[in-house]
Order: sequence, then structure tokens, then C-alpha cells
Amino acid sequence: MSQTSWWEWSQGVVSNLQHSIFSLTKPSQSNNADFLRAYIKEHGEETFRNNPWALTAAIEDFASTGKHLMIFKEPKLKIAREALESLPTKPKLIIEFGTYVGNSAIAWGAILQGLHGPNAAEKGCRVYTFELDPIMVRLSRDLVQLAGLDEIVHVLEGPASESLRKLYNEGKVTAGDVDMAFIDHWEEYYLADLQLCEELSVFHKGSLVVADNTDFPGAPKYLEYVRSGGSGAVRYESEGYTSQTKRGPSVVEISTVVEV
Ligand SMILES: C[S@@+](CC[C@H](N)C(=O)[O-])C[C@H]1O[C@@H](n2cnc3c(N)ncnc32)[C@H](O)[C@@H]1O
Repeated sequence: MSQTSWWEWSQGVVSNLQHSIFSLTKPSQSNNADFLRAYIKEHGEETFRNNPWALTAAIEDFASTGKHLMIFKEPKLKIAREALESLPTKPKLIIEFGTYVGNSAIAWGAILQGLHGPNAAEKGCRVYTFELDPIMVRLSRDLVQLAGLDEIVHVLEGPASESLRKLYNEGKVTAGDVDMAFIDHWEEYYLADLQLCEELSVFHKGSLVVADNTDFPGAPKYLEYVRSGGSGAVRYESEGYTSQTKRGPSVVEISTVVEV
């Protein structure tokens, strides 16, 4: 084995080990769903009605009470929000890979509402978010409704790639439409699902692709791809933004489409 292939092999072993450890420590999604529902009820469900930022703050509080939730927390959300709000044209369409409890989807919906006002839905603002787990689909739909965002945020059940193709075939997402893709499902799908976006030509020049957990559990192939600028007609400029979390420094990768 040459020195390079030995290095690649050992990196693969490390990455597989990290994935195995992470899988073993993945929280039970259904238990956490029940606990979160109870927490929202106990804290006065009505205070969160049509109040998305109060709801996301409560979900973060819940996550800090010892019940681990794999949500996209502040300060990462702040980094993505600033990038989204500083786009030259106000964003209208966001697709999200990995809904879970709906925390980030609610945040994206609230940001679109903040940018476009209370009639954001009538102006065509949409967040399409994709989730495999039916328990999480039910919980996130309920929370989206509580936040008053159900006309903007749509939770689609099933593998993300199938849901995106379906939206495309139905004409709900068309070529050049997507202002931001947020990639936050299982890391092994990151690159394939980004390439599906490319195949369907959903990006325009200036679209953002925000990806979480590219450092840990890690999405090395995805990272290599966006950092090298892509391999096809869609070209990216990409940068990792590090923030401090309870578990230590963590990176969110923001890639801007510079050519389509
Ligand atoms: C890290 S969580 C998403 C967190 C969410 N974005 C937030 O910040 O609130 C990842 C979710 O992606 C879902 N998931 C994983 N692979 C998927 C796939 N291929 N298609 C759809 N959902 C997937 C998992 O079931 C899990 O609920």
C-alpha cells in the first residue's frame, strides 16, 4: 500500500468509527418527540401560537435541559440568517434536507416572513422540508402550525431525493428557483442530494447552500466537492464558519453558487 492510499484508508477507518459512535449515541427520536410535546404544553402552548421565534427559543431551551436534540442552534442559525438576509434579492424559496422537530424550518419560515411581511405566503414564499421519520413529520407539522407558518413551511415525508423530484415534477420547484438549500440530514446523502439539485438545475447565481455537521460526524466528500468549486456547470465558492457550541467548536459550511 502506498503512503497516500494508506492515509486514505486510515482516514476512511476513522470516519467509519466516528459514524458508528455517532449512530450509537443518536437519540431516540420518538422519545424526544413525546418529551418535547409535553414540554411545549407545560410551558403554555398558547404563548407560542403565531410566535415562531418564541417557539424556536423554547425548543432550544428544551434541548439544553439534558434532552439532546440534534437541532441547528444559535449561534449557527445566526450565521446562516445573516447570509440569507444579506442576499441582494430577498429570498423566497428554501429547501431543507432533514426536518427533525422542525426547529430550523420554523426559523427559515420566520425569516421569510420577516423579510416579506405577513403576506409572505401570498407573495410565494415557501420552505419545503424533507423528513424520513413519520413521527418527526407529525411533530414538525404540529409545531409549524402552532408557529402560524403552515402556509409557508411544508413538511414532505419520505427520502429527501424523492420529495425534491416530486416537487420538481409538480412544478412547485422549478429551474433557477431555489434561493437556499439547507443540508442537515444524514451526511452520507449530502453530496448525492446536492448533485440532484444540480441535475434539476434548481439553483441560480447567488443561491446559498448551507450544510451542517460537515466537520463532525463529517461529510468529507461533500466538503471536498464544494471547496474545489464543484465538478459540473454549477460552480461554488465555499467557506466554513466555526462557532462555539456546548460540545466545542463546530462548523457550518456556506457555499455560494457563483456560476450556473
Ligand atoms: C440533524 S436532524 C435535522 C435537524 C433540523 N434541520 C433542525 O435543525 O431542526 C436530521 C434529520 O434528517 C432526517 N433524515 C436523514 N436522512 C434523510 C433522508 N435521506 N431524507 C429525509 N430525511 C432524512 C432524520 O430522520 C433526522 O430527523
